Amino acid sequence: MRNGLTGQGRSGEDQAFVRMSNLSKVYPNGTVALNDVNLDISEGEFISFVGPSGCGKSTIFKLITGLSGHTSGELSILGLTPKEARKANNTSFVFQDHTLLPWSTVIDNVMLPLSLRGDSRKESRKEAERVLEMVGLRDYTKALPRMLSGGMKMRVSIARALVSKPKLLLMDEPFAALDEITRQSLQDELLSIWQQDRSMTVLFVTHNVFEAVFLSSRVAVMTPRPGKISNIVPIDVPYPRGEDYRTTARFSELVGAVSKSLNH
Ligand SMILES: Nc1ncnc2c1ncn2[C@@H]1O[C@H](COP(=O)(O)OP(=O)(O)OP(=O)(O)O)[C@@H](O)[C@H]1O
Repeated sequence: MRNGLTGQGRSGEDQAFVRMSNLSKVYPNGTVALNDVNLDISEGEFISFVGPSGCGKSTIFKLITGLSGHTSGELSILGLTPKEARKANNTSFVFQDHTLLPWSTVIDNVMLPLSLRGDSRKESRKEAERVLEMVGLRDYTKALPRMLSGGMKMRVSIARALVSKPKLLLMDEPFAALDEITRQSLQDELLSIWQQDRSMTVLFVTHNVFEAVFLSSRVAVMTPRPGKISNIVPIDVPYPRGEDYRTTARFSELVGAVSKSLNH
């Protein structure tokens, strides 16, 4: 894997899963949100983006999903443009706001992506039950969102993102609104789900350095606006990682290294 920072030495043959080369974004009002971002992400990586508010973390996601176009540079997802990748339909999202349909049951919410693409109800239901089991909500299929706690709603949201078996999962501060205990248990669950089948590539935005170091194989540290990647910290602790990892000396060292990078 290339170090992913410089973007130099591109041969075109070593295909990254996500490739950003000199990627820049200027919004129509003149705000320079990203300036020359260079990063290669390999298939099956779990990479977090940390940085000060407004440094362009969410903008990277908007560009990857094709919701917004980049101004210059290159962005490809397995060799496809963001718009082509969107049509290929193998990307899912989880946001801080769970965005569940309030009038639909848990199972209907989770089945939604499959129903929208025309899968049979029977097959969709089976898949939805499978992912609800993974997030520990198999017994809540008939509940309405308002009956659930914040953590449970987030679990439903994660289940809905996983139901279509995405190759790429984009998570934008998914646990930011949760209390610390719920947040840590969701981090444990997310990691345990991802560790079962490491083929899914996860891009995760967070303000929380502990969360980034716990989950990720690399942490991309961004500068204040206009956003650039100032450092990539490899998290050289093998998976599977369990909750004990949080109490190790290596975990503290890595949190220190990322925090130091953020303050430079
Ligand atoms: N549609 C838009 N038009 C103009 N400026 C925008 C637009 N969207 C975002 N910005 C600006 O671009 C910069 C980067 O925004 P972005 O939301 O990507 O940052 P962020 O790092 O995700 O922030 P936060 O951590 O606060 O969520 C900010 O200064 C923001 O105000």
